[in-house]
Amino acid sequence: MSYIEISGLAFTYEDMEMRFDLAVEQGELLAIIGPSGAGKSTLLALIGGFEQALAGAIRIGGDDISALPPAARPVTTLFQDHNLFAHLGVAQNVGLGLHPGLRLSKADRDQVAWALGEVGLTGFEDRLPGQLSGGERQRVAIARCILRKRPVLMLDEAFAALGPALRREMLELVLAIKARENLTVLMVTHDPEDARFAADRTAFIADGHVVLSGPTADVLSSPDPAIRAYLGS
Ligand SMILES: Nc1ncnc2c1ncn2[C@@H]1O[C@H](COP(=O)(O)OP(=O)(O)OP(=O)(O)O)[C@@H](O)[C@H]1O
Repeated sequence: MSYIEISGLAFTYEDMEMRFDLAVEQGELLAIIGPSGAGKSTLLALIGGFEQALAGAIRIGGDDISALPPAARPVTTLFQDHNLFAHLGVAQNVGLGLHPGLRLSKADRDQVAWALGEVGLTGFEDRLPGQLSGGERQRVAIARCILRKRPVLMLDEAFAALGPALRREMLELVLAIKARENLTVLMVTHDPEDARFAADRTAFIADGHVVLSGPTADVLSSPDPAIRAYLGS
């Protein structure tokens, strides 16, 4: 049995019917690629509990989490829009991942310090988001995600707005944190290069279905016409 098992997970938007089947092993980074509108973000939203599936099951570590509210699921999601509060310092922005009310205990503050250390921002506690670079702001957002100590990290086009060098740096950071914390990572990306660089395996999604998933090099070199059309080669 795989660590994450998604079976017959169904969802409909107007006339678009989706049905996902996917298996992910513990500790791997799976890239999710596919054309615009294929259902990549919807799949992550279903796993995160932000959308409710019409049928099917999501098992993580053997437990069916399909009926759990988002906060009770063993997953955390990093979006492209990091939603930092401009008037709050870095440590406070990260602390929001623990308590919306910002009443942090000593243990909570230690946890924030740990998360900032993980993303290389120790010493930045009191800076405002406006005093940070784009990459540093995304590091703050990563810290806020990992603070929740969930075993599954999902990235939804998280680094799409960053240039190539910075994107590579962020992927390296994610890989380092994944290794240290033994995370399982699902990464939706528009760029097959991200998959090539960081992903053990890749799933190609089209028309609301997983067309193929397997080792990244195999998927990217597959003769499947939909994959060839998507890659333009
Ligand atoms: N809130 C919504 N209401 C109605 N339809 C939606 C909504 N969100 C997504 N859809 C539709 O569901 C389908 C899948 O969208 P989704 O955003 O999951 O695709 P995607 O593969 O992530 O696309 P992209 O790469 O462009 O982000 C699309 O046809 C889209 O138009």
